[in-house]
Amino acid sequence: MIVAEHLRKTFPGKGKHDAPVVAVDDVSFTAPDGQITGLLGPNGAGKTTTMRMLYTLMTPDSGSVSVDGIDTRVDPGAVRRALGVLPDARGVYKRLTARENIRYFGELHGLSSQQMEQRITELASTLEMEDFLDRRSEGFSQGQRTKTAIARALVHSPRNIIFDEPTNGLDVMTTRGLRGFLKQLRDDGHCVVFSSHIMQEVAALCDRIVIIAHGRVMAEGSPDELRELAHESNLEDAFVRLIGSEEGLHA
Ligand SMILES: Nc1ncnc2c1ncn2[C@@H]1O[C@H](COP(=O)(O)OP(=O)(O)OP(=O)(O)O)[C@@H](O)[C@H]1O
Repeated sequence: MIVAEHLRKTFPGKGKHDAPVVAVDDVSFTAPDGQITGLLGPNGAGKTTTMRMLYTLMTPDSGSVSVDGIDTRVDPGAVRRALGVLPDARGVYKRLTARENIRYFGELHGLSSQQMEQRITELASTLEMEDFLDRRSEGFSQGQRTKTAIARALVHSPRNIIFDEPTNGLDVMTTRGLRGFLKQLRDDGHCVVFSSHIMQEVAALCDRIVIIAHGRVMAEGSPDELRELAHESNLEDAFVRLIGSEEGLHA
């Protein structure tokens, strides 16, 4: 389970007279185990910055994050071990094959060769990676890179999963496969958090939705709760009403 409490993050203005950018402003939410939690918001809403604080890449100016009850400030190493992360920059090593990319992360997590090969076989089959698993990743398509980065993130079977815009740039079939995969992880009891600016995506997948705009949580709840909150029977209309605009929320 991941709990974010009152997160705030500002960045200094780049120019001499530029005001600081408030990227995340008092963001709180809980992502329970066995559920898919979606962070939905338009470009620049603060989703990536929030996620970076969840997975310890950035330190909040204030507020806190805990993963399975461990505070990121107290034991960031334990938090990282409990997390599988697909960052916004996928960061796949070009000189390595997909298999070597996954193996490298497995080694960093201290898996034995036998555990690792078994896990790579499982992940490659689930994510349909067999035909490019042993190719050098230089020249991979966006989908192949994303799949490699996902497999790498999950090699140590983490309980909590954070995916930043996982379906960005993926074709329809790959997106369908990935949705099925996220549901399977949820059904196996994992805590799954992902971000998206696409309403339909979040509506199709999420048990809980956190709507973020201008660095703030505008609403949080199950799809039914959000419909009720906005007094709308259609989830898309509810999103638009809760966010105050439909700008930037479509594919
Ligand atoms: N390192 C940084 N330095 C300065 N400003 C930043 C930095 N990172 C993010 N920001 C600013 O913080 C705000 C939130 O950005 P963030 O990337 O978190 O949004 P997002 O919701 O993930 O957007 P997108 O959907 O476009 O990826 C934006 O105004 C962005 O320009």
